Amino acid sequence: MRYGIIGTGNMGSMLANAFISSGAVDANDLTIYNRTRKKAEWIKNQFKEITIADSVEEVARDNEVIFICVKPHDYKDILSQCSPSATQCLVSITSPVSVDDLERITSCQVARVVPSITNRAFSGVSLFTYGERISNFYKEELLSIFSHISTPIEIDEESIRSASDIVSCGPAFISFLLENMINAAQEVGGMSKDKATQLTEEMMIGLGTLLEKRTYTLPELMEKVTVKGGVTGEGIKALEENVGDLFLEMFQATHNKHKEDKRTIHF
Ligand SMILES: NC(=O)C1=CN([C@@H]2O[C@H](COP(=O)(O)OP(=O)(O)OC[C@H]3O[C@@H](n4cnc5c(N)ncnc54)[C@H](O)[C@@H]3O)[C@@H](O)[C@H]2O)C=CC1
Ligand SMILES: O=C(O)[C@@H]1CCC=N1
Repeated sequence: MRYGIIGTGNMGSMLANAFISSGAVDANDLTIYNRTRKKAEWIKNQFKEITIADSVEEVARDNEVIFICVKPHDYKDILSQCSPSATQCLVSITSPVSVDDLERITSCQVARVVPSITNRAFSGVSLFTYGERISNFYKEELLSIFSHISTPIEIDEESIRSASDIVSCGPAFISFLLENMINAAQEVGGMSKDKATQLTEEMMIGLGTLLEKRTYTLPELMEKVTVKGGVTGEGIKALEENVGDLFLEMFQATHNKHKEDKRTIHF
């Protein structure tokens, strides 16, 4: 099976790197293309057997599975430069470009697989939505390669925004909150930023490992840590008083942006 990646920015390069280093895809079977060729060359410097294509058309001509890894508004431009056949499979990695959109404007088989930066560490989730025309052969193929780098989970169109907020945007949201915690530790506790960062990163690795081992659920974790009459309870009270509509507003903001993107992407 030959795979093509169009767009080797953050996600395209992450997928190329993770697929090859996890053993999911042989570098000889991967073709990449980026508008700025240098970005593709950085990847080829690490994996010499990769092919760099000279055009979108070339990627679409020579590969069976084609991932489009550009920003949502650039999908139209890519699709105007190629027309994969019914025996090929096109994959959107962005939530605003749905399988219905792709099926309407192409004659190939389609899927949407929204990855996460966590897949770089062969962990986290990839969100799968299949088009009507996709064969079991391609379903299994996509599941197989993404199982090497993630936990694939099927998701319907209605839930894609919230699911992607958790799985794909989540690492940025949580990092933002942790940065705030680190800054506050400096301000209130007089700790150096480096030390607070080190402690926070180690705590997160520990928390992730506990969750990975399914030792405790999130509510159980809270209960175990919160000693009756202790400090955690006081901290949680302060959080409860201040969290307000923080996450409602966050989800609202991403849903609004999603609707706006869908309204303004004209295929
Ligand atoms: N960054 C993330 O964590 C995630 C991103 N996504 C989706 O992945 C897509 C890409 O995101 P990023 O990689 O973060 O963006 P990026 O801006 O880092 O990468 C986009 C790449 O596409 C290239 N490009 C643009 N137009 C092109 C064209 N006509 N031909 C060839 N290459 C072209 C750019 O040079 C750039 O390297 C977006 O649609 C985003 O919604 C999905 C899940 C997670
Ligand atoms: O910020 C974005 O638009 C992309 C989509 C999912 C994660 N990052």
